[in-house]
Amino acid sequence: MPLVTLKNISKNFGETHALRGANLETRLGEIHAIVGENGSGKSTMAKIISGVIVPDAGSVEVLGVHPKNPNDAIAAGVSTIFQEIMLAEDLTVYENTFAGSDSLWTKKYSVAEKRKITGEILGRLVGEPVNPDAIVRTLPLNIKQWIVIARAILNRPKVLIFDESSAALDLEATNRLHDEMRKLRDDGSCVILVTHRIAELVKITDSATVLRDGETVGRLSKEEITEENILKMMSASSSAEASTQARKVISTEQKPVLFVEGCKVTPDAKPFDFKVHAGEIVGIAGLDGAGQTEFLRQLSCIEAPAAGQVMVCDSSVETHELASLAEAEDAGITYVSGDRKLEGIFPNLSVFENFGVALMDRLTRRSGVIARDLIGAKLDVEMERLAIKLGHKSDKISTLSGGNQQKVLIARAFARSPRVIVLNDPARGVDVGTKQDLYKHLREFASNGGAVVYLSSEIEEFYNFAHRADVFVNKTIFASFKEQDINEDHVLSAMFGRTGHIEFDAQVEATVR
Ligand SMILES: Nc1ncnc2c1ncn2[C@@H]1O[C@H](COP(=O)(O)OP(=O)(O)OP(=O)(O)O)[C@@H](O)[C@H]1O
Repeated sequence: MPLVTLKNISKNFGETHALRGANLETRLGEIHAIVGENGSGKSTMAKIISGVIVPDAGSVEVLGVHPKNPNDAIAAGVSTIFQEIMLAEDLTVYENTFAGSDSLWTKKYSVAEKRKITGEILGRLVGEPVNPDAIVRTLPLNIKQWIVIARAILNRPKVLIFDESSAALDLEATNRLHDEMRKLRDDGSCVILVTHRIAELVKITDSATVLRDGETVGRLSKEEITEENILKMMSASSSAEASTQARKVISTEQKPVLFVEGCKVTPDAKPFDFKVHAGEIVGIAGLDGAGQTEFLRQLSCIEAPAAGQVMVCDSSVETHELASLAEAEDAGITYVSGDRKLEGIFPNLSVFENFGVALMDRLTRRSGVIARDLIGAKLDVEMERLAIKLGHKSDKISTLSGGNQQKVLIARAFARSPRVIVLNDPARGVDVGTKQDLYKHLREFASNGGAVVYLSSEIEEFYNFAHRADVFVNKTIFASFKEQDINEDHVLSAMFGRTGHIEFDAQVEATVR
């Protein structure tokens, strides 16, 4: 019996046709994916199943009901984990985990029970103890993501929807999440997964619905879920071709454009050296908390390292220290944040304003008047280059799909004509076709003399792309791999601090520190 049936669904937001006669059908005991390019209507579909959005046309049946609001869907057994992490930051972990579980008149559990259950469930999900009394604001992004997941699975839902919810989790954590999904499926629930992670799709989903521009273009069975099939169906124009494009050979003989010697991410960490040359793409990997995120911020001078000085080379001879963020920006170092919501966008401002904010210092006329025409022209160029999908530039950025918001941030970084671009997991929530485009633009940027430092939580992103991958363990660079040695075996083993089966060949300069 189908659990969720969407027939001929349409939904418009003003002039935007988010869904146009789309269909979906899922059954008990399956993990079903909804895939499609950024802006193809996946989140809108997830919100319709959850009763958050009522479609303009078509019929929705979820577990025998026709949800008109979130309460209808929840009562029927639907639980949803949305793309944005929604938590009461000033409340405790257990209060957030149980938010929405108590009705106005009845309380199912005492406070002591809630704390105990929260400790148990989060301990299992996170893989280490989490204090149920901690205030959420003080916790890192990945723990916050787990709290949202814990809240959603607490009552063992019949339909559990993940809308890009593994995006903030690292590889090991994603595996734990997959175990949890399989357990729910085997217990008879249906898991609906919205994801751009192809490896994840191929690995754990039983079937998939593919959307293109708001229409369902096909339903794939497990055997049919391959990267090639998905890319082909998602977009008539997408191709996996870009990933096989050759990397340019770079010279590491020259002085690096950005470097730091004796860098300590935290006072008690082991020091390491880091450098990136013009034309070079350096991948940064590590499990959550291994120090890679802090390092990226330190390299971009957003924060100071505990030891070591970030240096920039202006020309082939001149090097100087970067003492502040302003100096780093003047030297052409640009940082793209991975935490879009917290430090990337101004949700109440338009796309134009969010893009223009980074250019105002350069594109303001002497009279103090902002050169809107010049900013607009730059935005046009970047919108076309990155295929940013939006209604009007004056629309609030928060009305854009998640992936398109991310593209605006990347566009903003490119528009500053940087020399070094430091990206913190930029492809999170970005569709496969756009990822390929992003790699292409970054390769072009590097071939024109730019340097790229690229942190990713997906190892696959480095293949055929990075010249070098540095792996963080315990707040230091534990291993570095040259391009031909960047593969899952090597990087994964290093991420777990293992080197046992890796044969390090001095000739290819893979180094373990
Ligand atoms: N509240 C809203 N107001 C205006 N437009 C909206 C709103 N919600 C969604 N849209 C638009 O509807 C379209 C589909 O958006 P949706 O978020 O469903 O896409 P998606 O496939 O989930 O994308 P992504 O992969 O980037 O998350 C997009 O063009 C988006 O800008």
